[in-house]
Amino acid sequence: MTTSMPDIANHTTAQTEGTLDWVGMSNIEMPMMVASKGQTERMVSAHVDAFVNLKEAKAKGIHMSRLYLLIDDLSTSGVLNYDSIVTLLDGFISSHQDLSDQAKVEFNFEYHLRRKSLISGKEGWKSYPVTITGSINKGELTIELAVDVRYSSTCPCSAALARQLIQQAFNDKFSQQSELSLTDVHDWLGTTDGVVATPHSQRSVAELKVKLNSSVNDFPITELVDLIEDSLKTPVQAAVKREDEQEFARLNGQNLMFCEDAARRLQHSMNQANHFDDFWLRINHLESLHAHDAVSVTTKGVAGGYQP
Ligand SMILES: Nc1nc2c(ncn2[C@@H]2O[C@H](COP(=O)(O)OP(=O)(O)OP(=O)(O)O)[C@@H](O)[C@H]2O)c(=O)[nH]1
Repeated sequence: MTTSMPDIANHTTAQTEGTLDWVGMSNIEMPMMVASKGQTERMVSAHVDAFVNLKEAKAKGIHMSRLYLLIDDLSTSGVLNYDSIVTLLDGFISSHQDLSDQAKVEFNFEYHLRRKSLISGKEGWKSYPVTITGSINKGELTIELAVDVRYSSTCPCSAALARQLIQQAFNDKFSQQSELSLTDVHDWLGTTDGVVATPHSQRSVAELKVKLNSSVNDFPITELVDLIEDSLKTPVQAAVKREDEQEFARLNGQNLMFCEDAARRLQHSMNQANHFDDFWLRINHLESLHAHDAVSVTTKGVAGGYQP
């Protein structure tokens, strides 16, 4: 004879009645096969959040195991893409008939891409934090893709101030000489006295989020990474030989930017691309001059869309 187990969620009522906006699980660790446009399907180690609302004020609680098992099924037998997220969200709601009519899910993982060195022809792995979210909220489906890209930014103000010091040092060194020797100047420029000051630069992070639609089933992760790196020009590097480091120094010098410059560059590229229903971006310059960060935020500006 089997003993039936108590089923609190089904057979008891709430101690205190009330509806809840979101109930679920956070930080579920699961491998996921990810479909990313232009890449072979790849297993990632994901952290998943899964939620439904609780619209029945008297119900004790939701059925967490049902959400978990639906995600587990996707992990073991499915592929994470636009359609499978829609199916998952539908499953969250249909498994909670009478309890829920809203659902959301979030997948966080690191996605690795091979990136080429600037000059040397080498290549190496770079890891990009990716967040994919899906929700059905008041009947409206939203699927979003967000990616962070790290890059280097050199301060244009600091560069101008450094140039002024270099000019002053040049005057101090050569203004008394009646004739200037090209070789002397060339050699002097190659010393630390010749470049008496260097502008500060910083590790920076561009966060970009886009709203997807059903025309794109595989996530455009590589496209977004390429777009950000091509716009900003100074992404952090993987494999670096000296010739790559020198080119990185040149690119930094030729792409001086405040956080406003970086945001406008990316905004411009996203407006040119123009095939995302909406975008939101935040630029973070993790200042080396200050202990705080310089930040700028903007969106596509769609009515009723992302708010800054
Ligand atoms: N709702 C809810 N469940 C919780 C919580 N913390 C742990 N659980 C447990 O999650 C487990 C799964 O709940 P259910 O999905 O209702 O499990 P079940 O009754 O075996 O599954 P069904 O037969 O599909 O309803 C239960 O053992 C709960 O005790 C919580 O804060 N809220």
